[in-house]
Amino acid sequence: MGRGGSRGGGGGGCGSGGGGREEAADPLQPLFETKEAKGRVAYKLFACTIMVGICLIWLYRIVQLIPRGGGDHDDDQEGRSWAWIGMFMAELWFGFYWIITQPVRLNVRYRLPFKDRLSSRYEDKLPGVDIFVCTADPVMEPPTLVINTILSVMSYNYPPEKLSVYLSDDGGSEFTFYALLEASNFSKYWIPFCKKFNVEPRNPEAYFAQETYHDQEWLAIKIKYEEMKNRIESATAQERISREIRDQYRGFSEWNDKVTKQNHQSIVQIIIDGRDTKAVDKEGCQLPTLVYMAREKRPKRPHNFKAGAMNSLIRVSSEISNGSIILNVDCDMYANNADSIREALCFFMDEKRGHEIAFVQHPQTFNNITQNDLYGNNNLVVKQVELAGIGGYDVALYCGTGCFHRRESLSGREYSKDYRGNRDKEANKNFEKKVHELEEVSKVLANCSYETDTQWGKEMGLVYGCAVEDIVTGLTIQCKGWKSMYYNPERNAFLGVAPTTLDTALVQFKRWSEGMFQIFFSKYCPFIYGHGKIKLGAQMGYCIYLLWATLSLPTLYYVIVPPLYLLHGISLFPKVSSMWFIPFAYVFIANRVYSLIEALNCGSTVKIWWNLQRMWMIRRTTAFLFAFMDVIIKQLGLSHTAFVLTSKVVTEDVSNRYEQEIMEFGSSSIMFTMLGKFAILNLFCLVGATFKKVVLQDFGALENLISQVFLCGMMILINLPVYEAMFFRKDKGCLPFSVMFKSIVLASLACLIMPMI
Ligand SMILES: O=c1ccn([C@@H]2O[C@H](COP(=O)(O)OP(=O)(O)O[C@H]3O[C@H](CO)[C@@H](O)[C@H](O)[C@H]3O)[C@@H](O)[C@H]2O)c(=O)[nH]1
Ligand SMILES: [Mn+2]
Repeated sequence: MGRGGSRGGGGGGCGSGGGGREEAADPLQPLFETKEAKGRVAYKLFACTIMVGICLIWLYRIVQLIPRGGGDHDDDQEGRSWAWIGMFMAELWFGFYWIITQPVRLNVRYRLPFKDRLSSRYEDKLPGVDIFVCTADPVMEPPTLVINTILSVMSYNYPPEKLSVYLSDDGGSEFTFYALLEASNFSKYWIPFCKKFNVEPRNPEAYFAQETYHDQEWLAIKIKYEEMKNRIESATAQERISREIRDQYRGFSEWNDKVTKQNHQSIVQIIIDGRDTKAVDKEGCQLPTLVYMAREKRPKRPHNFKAGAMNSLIRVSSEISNGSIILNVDCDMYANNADSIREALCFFMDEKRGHEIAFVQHPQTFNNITQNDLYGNNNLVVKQVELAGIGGYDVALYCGTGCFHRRESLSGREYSKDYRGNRDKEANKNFEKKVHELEEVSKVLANCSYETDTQWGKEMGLVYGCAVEDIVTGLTIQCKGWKSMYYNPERNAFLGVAPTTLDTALVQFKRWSEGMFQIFFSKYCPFIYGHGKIKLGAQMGYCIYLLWATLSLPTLYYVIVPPLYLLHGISLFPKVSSMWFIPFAYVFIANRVYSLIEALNCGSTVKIWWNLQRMWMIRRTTAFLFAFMDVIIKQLGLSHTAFVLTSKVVTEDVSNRYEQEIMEFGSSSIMFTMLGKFAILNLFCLVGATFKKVVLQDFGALENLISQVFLCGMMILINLPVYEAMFFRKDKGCLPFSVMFKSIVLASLACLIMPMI
């Protein structure tokens, strides 16, 4: 991409590059189109065969459980009855979960917006758009990362007088504030440069990383960027802002010795006032409004994490710019397509359906995915099949970032049949108040006490009390009668930073699976709360994710019990020669083969798929398990929701290993001990069982145990990187000795104790 050599492509002047107006304004043509995915009938047939297989498996477990005198059943039946029931339970749950994942696969739909039609019809009536960027910690989310996101959204291809960008800083950091000031200056050069050369992406860091020398103008702006970055980084490194800079901007007076992350007054600074005709870039074009906000924080007051920040932003922005469309991005999610706002507006402004749409969600995509996606961050099947399938029911999962909202629905308004949208409403800027007055009023809106005895966090704004505030908020909006759109464009609209260590990846999945399971248990359970409001297929679609945590139990059972029984020569599956073997083999193999084909179809490779299978195994046996336990503990009222931020920075050493796709362990977290234990257990069991058979020369019994040998073998194969990290690697990212020791002890204990139960 990039400038594409198209000098003068965007042309000079202050135009926002509306695009083709040639097309005749035909009001009958929709602004977006929906396409159904192909192959539904074939899939239905396939799914039916799997369903039959699952039923046969269930039937086998039941039939074999009922004791029969004599006959052809195995001799060791008595000894295995509890284990047998466990297998049945696990398979019951796997089967049930599989059913949950089916409706979405039968309803995949893609959306296609027509931004040229939008421009030709509504170029003069485009709505005001407020962009919210959230950051929470200047160390885990460095200021340069944050302002790169800010710059990318400030330079959207959209009339700047209708664009306002808000940064919420939960870190309350003067370094972030300083970086934002620097960015506002740099934007005077960056925005005209982007528009003149049609730059993509408009995140300077990403842009300069992908382009090589063009010409003097290019070099000049690159140097300007580097200098700014150096100033910011050196201020952060020295942990102080020089007197000189402090004196230049009145805003710094908000920071004194008493201000800490957890304890400070509200800070609202309008850095660029979009109403000010003097706020122009170096070409004399208007700049978008830019606001810094750090809501009040007090140690004893719950701040509700990102949801709290978003709600403050909704109120503060309603005072300052009140754009009728709100775009919400995380601080690491930069805009990767300058036309995204226009594409999203096609949904909101469509004459026929636009008024019923509350939000348009883009999938989460990342710019730091390695070739084989070691940590399974870029799950193409989820993006292209599952989410698009839920989207087929006019329901999108609000994912907290990359989402365009209608301000009214986000603020709590219910949909009604008479609602026709606010298509013709101009951006409603507050023209009466002076900047200083606006700031003072806004500070009150960002105070802790403002929400006391109000519906904020319940019926208004983002819902509080859940680690996945986004998912639950989306659901409440849908249950108020609104539709939502899932839109996965060809060119990714946003790119973020994916976790680069196993630990961060699991922390994130623990938060997600915990938050989602919590929703399932709360009054927001889609089957109850959504009953009659969203379609059953969509309710089930939600539950694919809400029930993640529950998958931990059957998976754990499967990685522990069959291997142990194998070691002791007890079979838990039908013999190969038995007819009952067929459904087991079919369901397992057909499902995995289908999953592979589905992944390949979505543009994955065999290796990516294999890595993802490993990640699912790891997530299910660690992150999901801890999430499951935490939700149960919370249900008992023993603890409260927390939000563990995922770090966006790592040391160079770690980053190198990530580039080389070497799994990063490095710490002795309990999750890794679990992981190690299961890996060792399966290894012991397979080796032990083979050894016994060799010694006893008893290969005939193997026929009964072949399924368990296979399961164990798969576990070992998928865990190869774990053994490697435990026994062979010497770098800092390997598994510490203590983990190896604990894993071996625990696995041996399990092998020894088993015959006693
Ligand atoms: O007290 C807080 C905590 C977090 N954040 C912001 O929330 C965003 C997401 O945090 P991150 O640590 O990056 O979590 P992820 O797991 O990457 O986030 C995903 O999952 C979250 C819900 O668990 C959603 O809120 C996010 O939008 C979604 O991208 C970041 O911009 C943070 O700055 C705050 O503003 N205040
Ligand atoms: Mn993130």
